[in-house]
Amino acid sequence: MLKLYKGLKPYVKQLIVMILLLFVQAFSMLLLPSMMSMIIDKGVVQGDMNYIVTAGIIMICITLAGSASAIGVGYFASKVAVGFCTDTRKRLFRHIDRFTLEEFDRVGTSSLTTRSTNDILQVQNFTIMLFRVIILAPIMCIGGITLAFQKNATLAMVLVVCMPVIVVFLVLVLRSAFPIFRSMQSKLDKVNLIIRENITGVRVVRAFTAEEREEKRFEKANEDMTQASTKSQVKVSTLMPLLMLIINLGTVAVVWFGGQQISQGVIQVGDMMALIQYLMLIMYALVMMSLIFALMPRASVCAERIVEVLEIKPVITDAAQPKIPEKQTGVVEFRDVTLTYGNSETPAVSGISFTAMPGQTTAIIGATGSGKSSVICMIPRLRDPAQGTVLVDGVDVREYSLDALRKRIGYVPQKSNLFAGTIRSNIAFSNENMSDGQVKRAARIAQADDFISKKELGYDDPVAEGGTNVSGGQRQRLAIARAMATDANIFVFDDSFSALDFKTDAAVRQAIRENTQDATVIIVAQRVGTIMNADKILVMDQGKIVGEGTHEELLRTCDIYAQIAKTQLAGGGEEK
Ligand SMILES: Nc1ncnc2c1ncn2[C@@H]1O[C@H](COP(=O)(O)OP(=O)(O)OP(=O)(O)O)[C@@H](O)[C@H]1O
Repeated sequence: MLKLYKGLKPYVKQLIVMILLLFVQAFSMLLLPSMMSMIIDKGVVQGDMNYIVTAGIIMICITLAGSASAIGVGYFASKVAVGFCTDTRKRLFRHIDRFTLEEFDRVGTSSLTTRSTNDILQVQNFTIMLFRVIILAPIMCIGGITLAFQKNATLAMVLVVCMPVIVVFLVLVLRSAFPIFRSMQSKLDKVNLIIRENITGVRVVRAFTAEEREEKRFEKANEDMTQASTKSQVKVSTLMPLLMLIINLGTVAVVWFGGQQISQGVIQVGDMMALIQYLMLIMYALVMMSLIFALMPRASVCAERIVEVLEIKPVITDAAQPKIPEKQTGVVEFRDVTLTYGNSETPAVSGISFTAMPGQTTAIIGATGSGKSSVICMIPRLRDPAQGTVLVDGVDVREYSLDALRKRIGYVPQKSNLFAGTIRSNIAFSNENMSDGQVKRAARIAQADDFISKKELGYDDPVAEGGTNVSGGQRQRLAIARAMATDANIFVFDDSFSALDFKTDAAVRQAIRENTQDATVIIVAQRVGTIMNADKILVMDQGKIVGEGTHEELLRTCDIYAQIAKTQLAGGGEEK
């Protein structure tokens, strides 16, 4: 929690004003019982009306000052806590934005969402409470006890006995609640995961009539979270009755001993009433502190989870001294590259060596899971190789600045993610100020211009979250257009033509070639028809390159390729 609170630095001035106001509030609360005791003992008992009026006016002024300070404290506490949490959310978002796929794999997307939203909100609510109590409660406790001792040491001993009892109860209850709060946050992650999976995968759930099973899965996760939540609340709710019991016993003790001392003439009625009020003030302070302690375990678990994410160092970072190659022609070279996922013992791909030249199309084909995507994701450094080197224009990709490297690569991922907005905003994703001409040119290359023109609002037609309001093929074409609209000279297509019919597939590839004559084009595909005209084809099997050459060469030299081609082109080569 303290680590996270370092982010409060920009708010020091507001915090100082808030602390000053807290002092005013605390002193006004402490002064009132003494004033009241004096009104009773000097004004009421001695029948001095002038004293009662004067002291009454002073009491009203103190009350007004106290109330105004309390409002000010509330204002600054909320302003600082909300501002600080907004900053933390921004920091977290920016940090997560730099994560590589490895960090996403490690924390999980649902957990990252919960941490950026719910967890920050928990910290915010706790911080507001903390600001209001952190200074006020100790001043009220210490001041209350000091003033009580000044009035009457014997009666003040009641407070000294009550306080440690309360502290012991607080520690016991909260220590047992802490682990439950921790498990509650991970249970919330689970609930969010199921909600996310079901919303994004609604079509699969419906198609497989899996609603009932998914409902059960959700109910179980929800029930787990409810149980943990109830358990923690039951623990925390035992605090209040215990505190009230101690307060009431304390009041009875003050009245009991106070009554005896009044009858012996040791103290006056006003003093005893002031002592009862100090007791109440101290207990009020302790109740507020117990609320803080009740909220603290969950908030500190949330803070820990946020700091945990903030402290993750992305495995892929900018080069300390980025290099810029002399000639930026777009030569992509793999030298004996191995990629291993996470802690896996066996590499996903190994011994990968090839060169993709500018002005040429290099294709990668192979069975599912053979490692095609794993190879190409190392070009824009979505992952880094465990061994070997990937070079662009003779420079190791790890020696580039990430920005400079990625700006040179037009990448179309296997899953064509679109963003909520318009068709135009999705195509112009790399540059908000892209000209209309550039957007349309890219759409034409991707053979998307036709279907976009038929839309009611053309390029301004809305795209729903995830691109769910366009067809799979249209989504793929928009993703291709997004890459073609960049100033890249290396284009990487990861199975990006799979949802297109043969005719459109061929038209897109032809347009790409015509419009990117000097660029390096790398195409991953499952269909032989998509890649058979490529200048070079790499055949992958079980993480290794098992064949390299043109279509004709591979038909002769690579059994696996010949097999794939035979099966797919059996219909007479209509795919061309
Ligand atoms: N994030 C990941 N974590 C762990 N293993 C992974 C991950 N992604 C892929 N793999 C594994 O790496 C291997 C190669 O996968 P890859 O996605 O590169 O294959 P592919 O040839 O592109 O398959 P497809 O044609 O089905 O997309 C597979 O065994 C796969 O299970």
